[in-house]
Amino acid sequence: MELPAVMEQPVMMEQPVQTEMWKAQSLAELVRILHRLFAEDKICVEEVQALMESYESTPEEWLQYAQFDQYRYTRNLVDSGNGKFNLMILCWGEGHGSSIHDHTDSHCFMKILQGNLKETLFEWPEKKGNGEMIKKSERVLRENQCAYINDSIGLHRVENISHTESAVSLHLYSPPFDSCNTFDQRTGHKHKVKMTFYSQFGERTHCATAVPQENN
Ligand SMILES: N[C@@H](CS(=O)O)C(=O)O
Ligand SMILES: [Fe+2]
Repeated sequence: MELPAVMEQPVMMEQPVQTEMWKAQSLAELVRILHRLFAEDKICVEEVQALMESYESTPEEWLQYAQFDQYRYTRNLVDSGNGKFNLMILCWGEGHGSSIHDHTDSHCFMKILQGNLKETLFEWPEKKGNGEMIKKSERVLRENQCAYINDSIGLHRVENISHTESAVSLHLYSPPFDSCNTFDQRTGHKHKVKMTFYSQFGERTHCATAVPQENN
C-alpha cells in the first residue's frame, strides 16, 4: 500500500492525524464502505462524516427511495447496515419540517442530496422546566454537505423552508432506533414518539396496526 503524501511531511507542520480517506463514487459504494467502517467496534465520527460528504449526489441512484408525501416528510429505509446502522432517505416537501427532537443516544449523520435544509439546534430543557426552549444556533445545509448531531450536542429541528423546492437528505443512525422524544418549543415538555418508514428498500410500507404511528 502506498503511504499518503502527508506522512512524509515534517512533524513541524502540525498536520492533524490523518485517517484513511475514502471517496464514495456511488451510493452503492457508499453503502459498501459504511458496512466496512461499522463492522469495527469503534467508529470515527469525522471519518464517516467525510465519507458521506465525499459522495456526490446522483439522483438516478437514489430516486427509487425518494417517495414523497403531500403532508409531511417521509422516512425511506435504504439499508439496515447489518444491524449496526440504519441508512435512510428523507423526503421533504415545500415547508415540511420535523418537531424538535433527540436521537435516542445514537450517532446521527445527515447529508443533503437535493435542495437545502435549515437545522436549528436547541439546548435540552431543564428536568423540571416549563418555559420556552433555548435556541443555540441555526444554519442552512446545502447540497452534498453532511452534518452530525448526537444527544450530547443537543436537540434539533430540521426544516425545508423553501416554498418552491423539495429537499432530499440521507441519514445514518447508529445504533438504529425506532422511537425518539419530541419537545414542545414553548414548554420544553417531551413526548415519546414511534418512528416509521414510508418505504423500505424502495417498496411502500403498509402499517398493519390501527395505532397511529408517526415520524416526528
Ligand atoms: N431525526 C429525524 C429527521 S431530522 O429532522 O433530523 C428522523 O429520523 O425522522
Ligand atoms: Fe434529527
